[in-house]
Amino acid sequence: MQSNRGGNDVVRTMGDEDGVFLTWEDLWVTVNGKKGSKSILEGVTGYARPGELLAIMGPSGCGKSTLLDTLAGRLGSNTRQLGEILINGHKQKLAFGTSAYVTQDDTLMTTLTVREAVYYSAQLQLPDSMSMSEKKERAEMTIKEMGLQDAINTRIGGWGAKGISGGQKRRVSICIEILTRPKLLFLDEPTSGLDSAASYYVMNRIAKLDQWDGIRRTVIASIHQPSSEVFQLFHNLCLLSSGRTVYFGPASEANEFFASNGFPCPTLQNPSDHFLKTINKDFGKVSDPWLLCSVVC
Ligand SMILES: Nc1ncnc2c1ncn2[C@@H]1O[C@H](COP(=O)(O)OP(=O)(O)OP(=O)(O)O)[C@@H](O)[C@H]1O
Repeated sequence: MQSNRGGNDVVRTMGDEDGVFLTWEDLWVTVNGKKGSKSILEGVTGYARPGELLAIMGPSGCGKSTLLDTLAGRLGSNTRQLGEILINGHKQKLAFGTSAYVTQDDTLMTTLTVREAVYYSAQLQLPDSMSMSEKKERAEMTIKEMGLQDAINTRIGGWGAKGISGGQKRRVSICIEILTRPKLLFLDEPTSGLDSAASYYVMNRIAKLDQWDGIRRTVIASIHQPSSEVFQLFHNLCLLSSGRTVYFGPASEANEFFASNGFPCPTLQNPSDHFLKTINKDFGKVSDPWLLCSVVC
């Protein structure tokens, strides 16, 4: 794994009381099935800081969702977890309302409009100490944050009754999860099923959420194949292959890391495509990712 060049920054941000500084060290996750146990994560280490967006990338099945679930404390009962997860330097549970998790699937009521879906969620999730008008205001504000004001009165829709687009649905799901202003936000494939323009729009909104509410939020998102524009929104990158870390560090330095290890990104190629091609073992075409990893681990 790449060494942490931002070490001083890490120490400085550890005392950041506004946000959630999440660190994890030597995480191992195994799943117990009928045919015995299978290792999914093998000694994964990393961190996520307030005000930053960490992207977890890697080939399909490499363990991205499992890492996200582990960090969010959502692993199933048939899994076993080893290693340490620290919040602001301490072994503790996240306080209620501190974190939110946007799953891959949009589980929304198709008959509601965007306003109704978000407003009803606000009524259910926000504390009794807030008045109805404050809750309504929060819902409207959050809809604006995610750029959904033009679709506010459109039905979500579904099978047989077309409503808002797939990208808008993703944004409604995110809206519902950020209503409580969580300081830590997990997103599992927020751009799955979206075209590159919609993906950029969604990720850009996520990356710039703090400009709306002033919260130095820690955002961790698993993502399949970001465009180069989306890639530029990431502060840090965790690149996994078969449950192990190939690269962890600033997203802007990943290119240099691959180049210095003999895998330069061809001119005009999307860097994330290049990284995924280089570390994907599934099709047996490319080199062993551990040759790359072992250089810096
Ligand atoms: N509860 C479980 N029981 C059995 N196998 C599991 C379980 N959870 C994960 N796995 C296996 O672990 C591996 C990693 O799964 P995970 O969903 O974390 O990968 P991923 O990188 O998110 O994949 P994708 O990009 O395709 O969503 C896969 O081979 C998956 O089948």
